[in-house]
Amino acid sequence: MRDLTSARLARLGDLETVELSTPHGRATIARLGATVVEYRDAGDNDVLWLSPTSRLDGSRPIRGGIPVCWPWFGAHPSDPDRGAHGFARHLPWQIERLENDERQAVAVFSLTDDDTTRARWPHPFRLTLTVRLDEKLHLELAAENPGDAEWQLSEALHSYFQVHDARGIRVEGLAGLRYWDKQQGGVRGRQSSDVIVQPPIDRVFFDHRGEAVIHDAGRRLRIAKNGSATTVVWNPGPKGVRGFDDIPDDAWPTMLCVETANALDNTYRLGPGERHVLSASISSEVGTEIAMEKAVTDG
Ligand SMILES: O=P(O)(O)OC[C@H]1O[C@H](O)[C@H](O)[C@@H](O)[C@@H]1O
Repeated sequence: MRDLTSARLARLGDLETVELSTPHGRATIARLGATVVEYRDAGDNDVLWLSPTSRLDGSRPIRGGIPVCWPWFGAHPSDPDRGAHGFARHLPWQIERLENDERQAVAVFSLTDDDTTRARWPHPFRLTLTVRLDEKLHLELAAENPGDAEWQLSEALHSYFQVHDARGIRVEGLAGLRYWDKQQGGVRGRQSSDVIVQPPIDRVFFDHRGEAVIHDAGRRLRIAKNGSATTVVWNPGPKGVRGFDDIPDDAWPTMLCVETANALDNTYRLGPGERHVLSASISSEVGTEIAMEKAVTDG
């Protein structure tokens, strides 16, 4: 256990970062994309997965952690040449504020429109990402529309989780929901029970406003959220991984993306003067807590 709480500037490779520490964990966030690149829990276990071959020189988005996909998720709605997942993950964000008290550490990042963003998306905007670490890791992405036109938005906190083995892992919370399955060529269906991951998987679940829980070996990773109606579950699997030059071919079993999003059927509009907040709280419940809870349930 660490006993100090702090929020301070640091570096990772060529990237400028912020490090948040509390007795309950540590998080590192890069200015590039305001991407959380590391979150370690109280037992010093990695909660997030970061590709060992991710470029950390600012030349491309970070492969792993929690990239922010904004102002569109997946392909651009009308122009596939504009690239996947918007531009926010490609750009350096400003560090607005770092603060800490005895129980939490906070970093606030911002991104506003400029010539670069207007060349890709012709709207004025203000985005802030607040990353707060206490017993959990909390992310809050606030989008404000200061202009006079309405926008259409899709977005994601594209979290990559570190798991022991994605094959057969159970994700709880998505049973009964409608989905769109990109892996199966855009088939639509309804999830009959918890998701049992058999990579490859690329499935977008609609109207999901509750929690998702990843049942990893010996721990549970819990993702609670607000302002999000979509959850995406993705793992490229053994063949798909070969299409990614920033993921080693043998690394896919140790990662699982469970993404807090608003996408496709849950795309929404933000009018002039409006603000929307998308947030996620991530926690890692390790062995003893699971065992105690099970003992209570079993009587
Ligand atoms: O390679 P990227 O643009 O980072 O996208 C990585 C993945 O993101 C999401 O999870 C999508 O559902 C996938 O279809 C996509 O392959």
